[in-house]
Amino acid sequence: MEKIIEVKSLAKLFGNQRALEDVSFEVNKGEVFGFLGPSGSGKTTTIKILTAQLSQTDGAALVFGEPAFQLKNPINRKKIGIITDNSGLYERLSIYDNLKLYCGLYDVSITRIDKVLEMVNLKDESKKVVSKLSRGMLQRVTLARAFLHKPELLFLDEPTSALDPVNSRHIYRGLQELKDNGTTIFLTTHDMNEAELLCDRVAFLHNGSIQLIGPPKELRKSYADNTLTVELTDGTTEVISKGEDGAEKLYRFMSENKVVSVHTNEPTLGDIFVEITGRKLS
Ligand SMILES: Nc1ncnc2c1ncn2[C@@H]1O[C@H](COP(=O)(O)OP(=O)(O)OP(=O)(O)O)[C@@H](O)[C@H]1O
Repeated sequence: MEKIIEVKSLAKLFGNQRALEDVSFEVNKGEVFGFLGPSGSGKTTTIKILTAQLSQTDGAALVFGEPAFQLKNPINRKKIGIITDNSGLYERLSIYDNLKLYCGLYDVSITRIDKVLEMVNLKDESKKVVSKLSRGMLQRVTLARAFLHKPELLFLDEPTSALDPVNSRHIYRGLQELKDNGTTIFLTTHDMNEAELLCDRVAFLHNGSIQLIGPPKELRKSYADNTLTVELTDGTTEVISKGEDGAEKLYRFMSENKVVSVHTNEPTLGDIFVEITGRKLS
């Protein structure tokens, strides 16, 4: 499988403060990779190193097989898209004119503008001036800008943090479309449902290194306990083991026609996060 990102023993110090200690992971071509961790755990720092906005103190960060700083080269830079809190938009221009400007920079036909505006649910607002936009609209314009040139690799730092659920879903569809067309996506989010929905694999970052990595479904399975919860017709629930003992109980409930539903007790990604980090998402 082609590796788009390879990070080996990455470390970053800001003065004497350690932001990253020993971070290693790989991202395969075409996957959506979720980079999860508590506030201040180093997610944005990692994105900045991977996009040549910061240099590491130690370790290696390869993008497209080359050291990440090669992305300073404009030809390489065109292969990526970045969404961070720094919007890079021209405040006095309209949404449409901002995108038109970027079409020029990326050598993209302006016919693509309507398509990306549709992907971010802004088709009817294209004449609005950027300085007058709400935070959520601004976030969507930034996404539209990153979608314009169909990048090979897209970095999304909390892409839906300012969006309502309807617009978030719109964006998810847009991301799926990009993924279907071969874009690799590196995503940070505090929204575990979003991570579960979008990501092929997630990594949990804590204390400066990766604590756990894998597909959400597999991680949840591996953290599941050996029990089932049975909901009964009298409104109560019973937690039973998956073994013989539980089977006998379940058989009894079923033969007495008392079972409403049976659930496995798999943790959510949020539960796993709390277990790994010993703290809640913020
Ligand atoms: N330019 C900087 N100078 C000094 N310290 C910094 C700088 N940028 C980040 N840090 C520190 O590095 C650590 C990691 O920050 P980073 O922004 O990467 O975290 P994060 O995981 O993206 O957090 P959040 O989820 O809140 O966005 C923090 O302790 C932060 O204070």
